[in-house]
Amino acid sequence: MASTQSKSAKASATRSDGESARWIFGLLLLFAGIFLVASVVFYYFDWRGDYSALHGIGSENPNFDDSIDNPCGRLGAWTAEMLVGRSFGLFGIVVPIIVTMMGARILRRRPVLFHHSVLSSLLVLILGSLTLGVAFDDGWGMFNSGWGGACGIEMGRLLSGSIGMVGCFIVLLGGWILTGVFINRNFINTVNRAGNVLVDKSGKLVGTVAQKVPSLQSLVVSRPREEEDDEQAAPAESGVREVRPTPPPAPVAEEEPQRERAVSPAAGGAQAAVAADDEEDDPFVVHPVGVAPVSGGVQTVNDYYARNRVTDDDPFEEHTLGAEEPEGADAAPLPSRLAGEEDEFVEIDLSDGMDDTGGAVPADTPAGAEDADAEENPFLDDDEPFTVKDAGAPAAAGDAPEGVVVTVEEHHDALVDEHRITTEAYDPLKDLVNYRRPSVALLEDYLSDSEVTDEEIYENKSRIEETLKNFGIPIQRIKATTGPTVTLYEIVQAQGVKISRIQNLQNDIAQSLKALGIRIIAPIPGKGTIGIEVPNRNKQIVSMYSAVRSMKFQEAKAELPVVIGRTIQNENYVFDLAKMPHLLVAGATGQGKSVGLNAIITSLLYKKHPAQLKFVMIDPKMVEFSLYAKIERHFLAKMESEEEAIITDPRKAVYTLNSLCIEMENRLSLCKDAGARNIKEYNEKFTARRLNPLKGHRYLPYIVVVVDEFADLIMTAKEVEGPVMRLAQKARAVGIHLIIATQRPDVKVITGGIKANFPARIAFRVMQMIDSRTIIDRPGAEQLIGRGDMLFSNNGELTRIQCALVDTPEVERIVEYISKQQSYTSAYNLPDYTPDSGGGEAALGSESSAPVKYDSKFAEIARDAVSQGQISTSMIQRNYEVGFNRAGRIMMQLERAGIVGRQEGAKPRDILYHDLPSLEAKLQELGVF
Ligand SMILES: Nc1ncnc2c1ncn2[C@@H]1O[C@H](COP(=O)(O)OP(=O)(O)OP(=O)(O)O)[C@@H](O)[C@H]1O
Repeated sequence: MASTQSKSAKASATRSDGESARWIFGLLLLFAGIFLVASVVFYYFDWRGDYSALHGIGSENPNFDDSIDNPCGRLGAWTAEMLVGRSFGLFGIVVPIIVTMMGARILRRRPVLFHHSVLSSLLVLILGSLTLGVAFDDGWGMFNSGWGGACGIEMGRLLSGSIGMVGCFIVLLGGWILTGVFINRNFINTVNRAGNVLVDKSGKLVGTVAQKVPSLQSLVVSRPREEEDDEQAAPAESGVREVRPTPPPAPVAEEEPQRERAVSPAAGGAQAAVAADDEEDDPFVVHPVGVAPVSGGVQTVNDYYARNRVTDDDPFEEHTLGAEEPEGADAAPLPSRLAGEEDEFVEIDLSDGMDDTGGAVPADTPAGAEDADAEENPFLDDDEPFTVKDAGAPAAAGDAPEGVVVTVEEHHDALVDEHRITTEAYDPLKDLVNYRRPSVALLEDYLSDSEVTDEEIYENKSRIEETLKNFGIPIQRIKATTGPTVTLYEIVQAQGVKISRIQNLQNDIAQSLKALGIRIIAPIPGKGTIGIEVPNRNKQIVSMYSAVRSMKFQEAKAELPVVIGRTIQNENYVFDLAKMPHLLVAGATGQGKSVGLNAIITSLLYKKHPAQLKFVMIDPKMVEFSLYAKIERHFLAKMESEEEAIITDPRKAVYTLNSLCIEMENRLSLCKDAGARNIKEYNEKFTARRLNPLKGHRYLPYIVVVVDEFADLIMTAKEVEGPVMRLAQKARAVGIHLIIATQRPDVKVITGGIKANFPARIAFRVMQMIDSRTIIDRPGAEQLIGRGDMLFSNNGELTRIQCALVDTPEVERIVEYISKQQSYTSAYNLPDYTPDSGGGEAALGSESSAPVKYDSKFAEIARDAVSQGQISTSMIQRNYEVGFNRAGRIMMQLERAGIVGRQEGAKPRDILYHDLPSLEAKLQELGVF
């Protein structure tokens, strides 16, 4: 104990030395950086004076010149001159910014070099200085060199000398765009948008030029409606119109039904005709409502505009038809905004007689008859009657009405830019987007310099050799592999020696080595050699700090990665809880179970986001998990009716487990609806937005149910067995995983049914061999040395591991760190369960606890089923000469006892026991022999 303390004191001392050095260096860099930033900033303003002072210009004694203007003194001025004037010019300030950043990163334990922000700054530094060098060379004499500094100027000259100014422009533009994209990926969207706008504007420019220059009339610029919509939240229906000269008034007006535009019959005075074919062929819509016949006059663009002032901003345009315009309006000058709005016009077919000078509208033209959507299309053809297509305008032929006012209201339905419509995948982490996983610095690094000496290895090897020799077993070779707490001696025996002979000498070898915890592995799977594990004299502590930092864990791609400790080969042991898919943890009291559970929970907290994982914690001992109550709203799940998220009352544990069964059923039916085979596929579909939340689909977090002291629980509430079994059998596919811990590895607690569904089991040290058999179906756990020494059995494969130590203060720090962050408003809600709401479950519990009178052939049939690996009712009938009813009854009893699985369609039933010793234990438990 004392030696462990002194070791950990030593370890903390070494660690704190490293910490101090880090702090000192980080702070030095930080302050130096800040000082340099200040120096450069002041230098920007005082460079003339500072330069003269530094170089003794105008002074007789340059070294003692005290006329430095820079408040950071001679050192500041000199460094600033080096960075600015002599190196990078205006961008010289980036260097001290990088230094400051590096200082801060060292203090925050972040990687210093090759980090994104540092690299980005370097790119900006080089490109900035080069750009200024190319653009200004040494012009203006800034900083006594130029805007880009001496380096920038030189680099600029070199570049422009080789590729010329055009090449420089292209290289720099490309460089800045790439840098922008490197700094922030979204920048690519900005570039895209800028490109679109550029293309669009140039299109408009060509249009305007074409319209201004008559010879270019034929180059009519047309812009498709979709583009217009894309570019801005454009008016949906009324946006673009077309005015075409047409033959004299056609009496037929065609109505476009989908347009909601009310025009009073008064507008019938307009001689408008709609050429439906044109409209269909052409993406551009025709303009005004009710246009009066033009008698010999010339209507110009200016006139039209002057008489139809409609503001840009007003989405509801009001046009007055048939109302007399004030005379002055005819002669009114072209509104100043005309020039700007021309850009908006899309297709203009200009007639020869167009008068650009702005002639007045003839007096006999009914005022206002040419009302139109001025914003959209102010151009009208002047010298000809023209066809006007306007949606929905019942342009009946007839005389122009007098004094009747028609108000046309058009609603411009805003459209969203197509590119802004989100097609992103659903991000479950978005709710707590700022959530930060706990820092590894919250864990203690139990550095330990206790090593297995060569002396110790030699001694052990000699004793093993001697002992075996005494029993007449010669050996060829011994290889030692040192682990944190145990050293493995691999023995290659001489040819012809049976492995079982060495196995039988296990106790003799242990006695000879005078050490507890000898475990013989004969043969080592996959090697054919014999292994003897001998505990080290000085045992190392495997810290959770080193386990979490391990590459294996950090790079684990598992759904629920857990790093539990280190193997005998000193490798970190990482497994995926989702694949286990449930875990049984057992061991005598004080052997490291609670530490093991904390290591599992901590691993998951280090890897998962609160959106991805929830825990249900059941703790009849009341003290083990109370620490985690603080992260209720981040990581815990409970029924809404429950007050506490950590369940300590056995009855409530039964309700919660039954509630988890309901959650499991709900999830199974969601998966079925979605056509997903498991939670991973389901969540993939959901995040790809292929499942409709309105149909009840939701993102499903994993749920890890941790039950400490399962023995206590099952003793006080036998009903827990029912839901636990159901969850163990079916919940794996929908992301509900169980971890059950017990210090009483009793067949009454670890029943056959539980064992059958928990292929992954952890055994800490137990007191008797039978307990080891109960847990891992073989001896070995009774020979462990305690304090986290454990055997991990996964589907029959056994690995000895030293569990990582995570102490209570470490857990407290992690929980504190998480609890201080933004959380959900409540714990994850599990469906409410009360005995009334789910009577079936309670009934199941009581039913399973009722005494059953087993058939006299029950045990025999069970044994045969396990050894043959198959069973069916007809087989029972045939082989045991029993009738159909009796065979069916026996099968039902086997199923209820958890020896065989349920009937699923035509498939043969699963045999849930795979070896006879565990079946015997079960039969014993049932009282059948
Ligand atoms: N992995 C480990 N490394 C070093 N020491 C350990 C480790 N695990 C446990 N210990 C030591 O053993 C002590 C008991 O461990 P723990 O509380 O986990 O036992 P337990 O099996 O949960 O006991 P109980 O069932 O009574 O709660 C710890 O306080 C610690 O000192």
